[in-house]
Amino acid sequence: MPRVKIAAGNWKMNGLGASTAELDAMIAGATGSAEVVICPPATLLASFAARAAETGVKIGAQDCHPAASGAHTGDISAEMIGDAGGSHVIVGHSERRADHAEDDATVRAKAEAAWRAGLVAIICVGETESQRDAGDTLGIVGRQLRGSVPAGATAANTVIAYEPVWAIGTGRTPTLAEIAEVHDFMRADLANRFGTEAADGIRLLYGGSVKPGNAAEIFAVSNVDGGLVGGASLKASDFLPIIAAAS
Ligand SMILES: O=C[C@H](O)COP(=O)(O)O
Repeated sequence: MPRVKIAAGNWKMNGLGASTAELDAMIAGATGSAEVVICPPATLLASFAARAAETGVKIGAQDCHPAASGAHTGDISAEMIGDAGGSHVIVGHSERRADHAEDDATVRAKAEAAWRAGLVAIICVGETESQRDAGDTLGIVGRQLRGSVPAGATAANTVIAYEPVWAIGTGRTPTLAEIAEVHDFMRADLANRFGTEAADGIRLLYGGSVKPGNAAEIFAVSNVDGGLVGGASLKASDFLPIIAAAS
């Protein structure tokens, strides 16, 4: 079955109440076949989810704690995300891995928490520039995939995002051939672990300096099922063409 492409926006630590106008414009303009997921900061999760309810646009969070509740100041649980109206949660973003020392075991626990709460986990992997320069890209991505993606991953509960760390927010992207190499490798690695049928359904997103000008060519690459977009997902004028490219 063909995989429906996803245009996912990760707003990171951006967005205030006034940003609702951008969400409204995205909802109004997202008329294509792509699945659209917008992940605002936690402060906007409930209001965005209420606004996007009954539309085709889904709302996600950017992180969750592995536990359902408890003494974890500043954290939010997957259950809270679901309660706020979110359907997705990003886990293992490289900024979380770097800023909060999250390792693969932590990311795996967070993905399991997402499933426990009925959310789709968007699990991120990707190499640093020095790892790529050392020729270790596939080794790193393979290790992160095996360590971060729990047993039981399916097309319904998991999306995987390949985000080369050196491409995030830099305006630099891998060549299309380099993206294809990693995405083909990820598909094969998932097939080894979960079987071809399950692996074939799991959407594999590319993330890192996706813009209106390069989205179509990136989304046409083998085994690229859409994008996880940072900076260019903040404004409807940038994100709508990317959504269109995924449609
Ligand atoms: O989660 C999104 C990525 O980190 C990509 O960010 P960017 O599109 O600003 O490069």
